[in-house]
Formats: sequence, C-alpha cells, structure tokens
Amino acid sequence: MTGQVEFARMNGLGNKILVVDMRGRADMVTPAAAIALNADPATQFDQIMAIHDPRADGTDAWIDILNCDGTKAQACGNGTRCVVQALSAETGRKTFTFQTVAGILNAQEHADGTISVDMGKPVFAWDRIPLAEEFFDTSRIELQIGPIDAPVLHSPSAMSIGNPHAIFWVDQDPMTFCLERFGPMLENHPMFPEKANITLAQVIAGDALRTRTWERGAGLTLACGSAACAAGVSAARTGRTGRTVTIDVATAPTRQPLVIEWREDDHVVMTGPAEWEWSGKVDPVTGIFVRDEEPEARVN
Ligand SMILES: N[C@H](CCC[C@H](N)C(=O)O)C(=O)O
Repeated sequence: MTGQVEFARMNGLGNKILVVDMRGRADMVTPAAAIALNADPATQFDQIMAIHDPRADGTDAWIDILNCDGTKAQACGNGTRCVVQALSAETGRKTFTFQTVAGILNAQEHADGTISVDMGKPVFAWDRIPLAEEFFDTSRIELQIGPIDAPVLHSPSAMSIGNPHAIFWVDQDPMTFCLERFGPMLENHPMFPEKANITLAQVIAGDALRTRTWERGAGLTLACGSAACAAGVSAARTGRTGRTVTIDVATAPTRQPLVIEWREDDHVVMTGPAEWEWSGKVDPVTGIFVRDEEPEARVN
C-alpha cells in the first residue's frame, strides 16, 4: 500500500514515542520506515506504537510495537499511555481495550491527565521469560558481570511482562553505573535467547525505587514503563517493597513518578503521564514524513 498516514510525536516520561495511525490499512509499519524515522533527529524515537483496526470483539485497536532498530517489542508501557492520550483526544473517551501480541491491555485516562494501563500478569517461568537455562526460582538468577570475585552487577530478578526483563539490584544511585558499557553485553547475553531489557534498580524506601534502563532494541532511553513494572513486581516478589511502588525513573526529564501496583488478582497496573509534542503525516513503508505546519495547541 502507498500513501501517508497521520502520526504524532509524543513521549511518556521522556521515552520517545511515535504513534502511527494505521487504521483502515492492512499493512504494517515496515522495519525500513522505522530505521529511516529513527535516523532523522526530528523523528528519532524509542518505540513506534502503530494503531491498527481491532482484530477481536471487545477491543478498540490492535497495537503493533516497533523498537527504533526495526525489531518488534511485545510490550511498551510508556507508549501505551501515549496511545491512550492520542485516542482520548480524538474520541473524548476515557477507557480503552487494546490487543497486542502479548494479550489484552485495559487502559484508562484519569481526570488529572495521568493514565493507567493494566499491563497484565507477570510471567516468572524460566522458559517463558525466556531464559536459556532452567531456574526453579527466577527471582534471583545466576548471572554476573565484572570481576568474578567482585562482580559489578549480579543475581538479577528475571521476569516477563509481555517482554523480557532483568532487574539488577544496586545499592548506589543507578546513574553511577556505566550502563552504556554493561547494557549491550547483558541485553545480548546467551542467558536471554530473545535478548532482554536491562534495568538497574535501587530501593529508596519500602514503597519506592529508582530505576535506569538499557532497552532491548533501543539502548539507553530516558524511561521504560514495562521495566518500571518489572522492577516494581520484582521488588515486591523478593520482599524488598510492598506491592504498590513509586518509581523514580532516574533519567526521566520531568522526574514525575510512575506508580506500579501489583494487584492481588496478579495484574500489574502502571500509572503515569503522557505528552503530545507535534503531529504530521508519514509513509509507513518508507518513513518519509512531513510535519503539520501549524500544530494545534492541545491541552494534555
Ligand atoms: N519503552 C518501553 C519498553 C519497550 C521494550 C522494548 N525495548 C523491548 O522489549 O524490546 C516501555 O515503556 O515499556
């Protein structure tokens, strides 16, 4: 198919998101378009959230998620909040049900503009995260980096929230670690056959963490919502915090917190902001785009 579709440049806590409206089309945003859009500083992004027509009764849209290297992601928390805000601005509705490859996501925009997304249930089974080796207990797996007798990072908690995560617990501010050096090694470690998102998490209080993430397929990003979910759940699972945790994402420009609640019914609900920046039109095959000339002022 040819022709341009509407898209919006948005962010979730600084996580750079392009929301692309693919409704009414049968094709998908191509990896080539993603790579071209990421190469232009104006549209450089962490994830594309492509909104497609619904494929199942009771859902509002099918969402396809691409990383900036053109690979697919099964989940993107910050991007999902951006989709909610975009569709809420379009329709006036406040609640939505989305379908992704990882399952059904229910989401809601609140009166204060923050958005909650039910990210589903965490997965702890080693072969479903997936890990390359069998671990009975994935809350602390054998993996370390640095000198063998004095590892810099070790024993992460592993889980999936649709996408794979490893959470390394650190005692110091996560900004003091050289994540740009360790991130690529850990993302591509043989322990993770589908790679993994790598997060450093520091416990600040019984209900608060500070995190910093190296994202699979995107590298160092300013924020990662699914990693915040994984950190919150893993902290509660290992007894480090309670089941409702405020996450200070160390690299997020606004330092607004993400709140992660691991409900008693096992669902993980993430609440936080989303921000619209500008809109335009893009060819989802090539990534060639034009920015709308006079973006309307919009109240988030
Ligand atoms: N930024 C996203 C995560 C993208 C995950 C992606 N990097 C992968 O799993 O490949 C978020 O807010 O959850």
